[in-house]
Amino acid sequence: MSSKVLVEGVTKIFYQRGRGGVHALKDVDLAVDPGEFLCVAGPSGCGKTTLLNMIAGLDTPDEGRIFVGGSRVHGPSPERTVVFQDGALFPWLTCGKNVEYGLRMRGELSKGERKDRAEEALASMGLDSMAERYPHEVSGGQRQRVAIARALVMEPEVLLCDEPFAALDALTRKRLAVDMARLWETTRMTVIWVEHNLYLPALLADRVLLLAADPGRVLDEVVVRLPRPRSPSDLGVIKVGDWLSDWLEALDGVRQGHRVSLPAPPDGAEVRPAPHHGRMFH
Ligand SMILES: Nc1ncnc2c1ncn2[C@@H]1O[C@H](COP(=O)(O)OP(=O)(O)OP(=O)(O)O)[C@@H](O)[C@H]1O
Repeated sequence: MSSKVLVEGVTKIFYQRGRGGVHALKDVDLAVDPGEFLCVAGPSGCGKTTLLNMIAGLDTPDEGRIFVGGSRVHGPSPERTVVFQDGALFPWLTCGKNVEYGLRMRGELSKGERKDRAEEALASMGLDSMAERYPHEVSGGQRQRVAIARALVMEPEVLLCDEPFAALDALTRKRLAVDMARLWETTRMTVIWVEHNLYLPALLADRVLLLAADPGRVLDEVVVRLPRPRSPSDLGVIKVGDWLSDWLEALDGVRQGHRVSLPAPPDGAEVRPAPHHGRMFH
């Protein structure tokens, strides 16, 4: 449940009528260690979802290669499950059957074993009594918990998350993030998590990759060295979250061609320039 992810020289161009080619990503290199929690952040349109989709195998690079657990990614696999913003649950299946679905497709377990595994995964997300309910019978936050349980039950090599809490209210988002942090601390799975809200990486991540747009590329990375377990009320988490948010605003300046300067990182965060592209800050 924790494999290395390698992205080597990946470029993706989308051709749009009347606009020519858009470099969603240009020459992106990335290595994620087994058991690392990586957040990918950056302004709108910098290629975060494109990168995640290509690691998931839902899209293919025009150039470059991607490996997960030493195997080249050629298409989707249950070893690389994605949790989307809207959960994408099947509305005609109960929450329990939604969680069981991937196991059923895999066809390795008996009906009873599948049910037990699904109940375990739901319990790990605090949903012990929800198995018989349909998605429309639970709250938005509970639906996202089911979506995460559905991904976890597959014991993927890497868990891929595309802003899974973005549609939730602030309080629910915070609760889910705290539970996710606890869960990750016990499982230490490899996670790649695309995020806009930069307080979540301060709470969750070992490292934050900062992308810029036009062309989508890695600008810098930030190693988050805050001790665990972390809490949203920790001063260190708040300071790193504030500083990352300032950074994201500054990246919009980069996109518009301005040079920007940033305050030095607070304790608990360390900036590492991206190896190939140089920094645009000074
Ligand atoms: N299927 C597509 N066809 C054409 N252009 C696309 C397609 N998907 C993405 N793009 C373009 O590629 C660029 C990167 O898009 P992507 O969705 O990966 O960015 P993002 O960082 O995830 O943005 P956001 O934060 O707004 O979700 C954007 O300019 C987008 O318009």
